[in-house]
Amino acid sequence: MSAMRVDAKVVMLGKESVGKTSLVERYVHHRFLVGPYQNTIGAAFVAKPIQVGEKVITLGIWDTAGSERYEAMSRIYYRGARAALVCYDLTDSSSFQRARFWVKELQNCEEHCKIYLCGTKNDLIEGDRSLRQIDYHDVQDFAEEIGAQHFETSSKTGNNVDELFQKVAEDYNNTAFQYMTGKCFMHIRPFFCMNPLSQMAFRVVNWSQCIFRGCMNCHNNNFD
Ligand SMILES: Nc1nc2c(ncn2[C@@H]2O[C@H](COP(=O)(O)OP(=O)(O)OP(=O)(O)O)[C@@H](O)[C@H]2O)c(=O)[nH]1
Ligand SMILES: [Mg+2]
Repeated sequence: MSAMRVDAKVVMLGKESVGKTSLVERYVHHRFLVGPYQNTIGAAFVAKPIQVGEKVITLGIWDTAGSERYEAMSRIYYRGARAALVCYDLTDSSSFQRARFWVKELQNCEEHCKIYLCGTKNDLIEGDRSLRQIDYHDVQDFAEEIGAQHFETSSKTGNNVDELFQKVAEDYNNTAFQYMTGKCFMHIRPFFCMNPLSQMAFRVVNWSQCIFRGCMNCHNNNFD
């Protein structure tokens, strides 16, 4: 049996029990597991091919353990990731604090990792709006500030789950030729060189080699 080629590494991050494993289960196996909650130990991996236009992109999804005990390990899993799904539970405000922690971590690391903020368990607030602890617009503002995408999902009903992963694959497909070179000082985020002449990834060490350059977030040239 040959190993599946993975195009884009995706990492799931967030406080324990926010629903990271459930999101992956829903997306990959189209099911929601009922029964006692089983926390992830270390991390789990699954590869999932996804159709983007005429192409098939295989996402390699690392589902990390949310417990702070495993924090150092989670850092290993986001290395080289193209997308980080930073999850928080819409009914638990402390989980959003933890999401902010992961965003800071990702901003400070040297990876080209696009951030997706994911508010989970929205079926619970559909049932009882008083359970909502995280305001949609506050997160939307935060997402815009950091150049992230923002989704609210339910792994129980499947609401917005396919849309989230589809967006991850599409964004990957659209940025496949963008390479890390430095940081935009406006966004403290890596910015990228697009070299349309080459399909081979290479790191641009000299700005003069760079044909198009700019910040992924604001599309300006705020070079550091
Ligand atoms: N109602 C509802 N419950 C959910 C949803 N997603 C997860 N849960 C429940 O939340 C609990 C935790 O879910 P997990 O997916 O195991 O959480 P996790 O983030 O992987 O947790 P760790 O592995 O410990 O980091 C389980 O009891 C799930 O059934 C959802 O969308 N709606
Ligand atoms: Mg888990």
